[in-house]
Amino acid sequence: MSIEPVLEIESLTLAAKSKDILVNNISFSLARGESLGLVGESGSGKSLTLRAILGLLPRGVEQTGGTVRSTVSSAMVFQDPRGALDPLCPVVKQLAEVVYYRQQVSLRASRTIALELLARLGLPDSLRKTDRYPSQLSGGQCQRVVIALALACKPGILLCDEPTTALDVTVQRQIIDTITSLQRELGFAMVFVTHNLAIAANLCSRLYVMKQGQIVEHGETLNLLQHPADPYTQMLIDSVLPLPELEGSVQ
Ligand SMILES: Nc1ncnc2c1ncn2[C@@H]1O[C@H](COP(=O)(O)OP(=O)(O)OP(=O)(O)O)[C@@H](O)[C@H]1O
Repeated sequence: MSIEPVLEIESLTLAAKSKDILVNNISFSLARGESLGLVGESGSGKSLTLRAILGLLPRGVEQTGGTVRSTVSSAMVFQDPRGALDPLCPVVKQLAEVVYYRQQVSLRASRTIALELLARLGLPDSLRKTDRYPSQLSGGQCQRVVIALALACKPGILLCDEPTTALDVTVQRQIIDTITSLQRELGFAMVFVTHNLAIAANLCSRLYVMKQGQIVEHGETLNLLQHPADPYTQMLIDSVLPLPELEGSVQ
């Protein structure tokens, strides 16, 4: 992997209009093609960090310090796939529109590219041939469409905000495998936000642990999980429920 950074965040601070600090002085960089995980409890500032990278902070939050520098474009896969889709527009049309505007191709070509993208994401022919609305798709299928929407922007960085949290474990696994193979094929870098340390360990070469808006620890994934230095990281690891001993448990 090249060490050329595509993203550099330095001393980023985000605050609410009430002046409460929500993300406090965080720094990290991301190399081309690299996957970096942001883990930590709910409300620790992971999603806001992604939104700052995207340049799309929610109303009521502003950047009060630091810099976000990127040499490539970013696209985001949101946590709630249904909420990220327009319920009144067929999915193929939604995707074709993004292709049309972002790739600057003809209307006809945009539909062809949209259909190819959906095929690449493993969506069945029936869905691609008949224009279906988001309500006619399963949660996993909606998430695949949302990933296709992000990839239609040809991003250098894919920002993933817990993209599998709302899905059952088998679909979670399929989506993670799809993202991994697309990353290998297309070479985008990734910032992956998750509560799930197993997913982070499988996907990311480095982890940043966030607590109350700050980075408490970071490091190479396996090393950090095997030798956590901060008690908070240890607590996150301890809170993963182990599978009970299965061998010999059947009476
Ligand atoms: N628009 C907003 N206005 C004010 N405060 C906000 C706004 N959006 C988020 N916050 C606050 O910022 C903090 C960080 O939120 P953020 O969504 O980044 O957390 P998170 O780590 O992604 O949590 P989760 O894992 O539950 O999604 C929280 O305390 C949240 O209440």
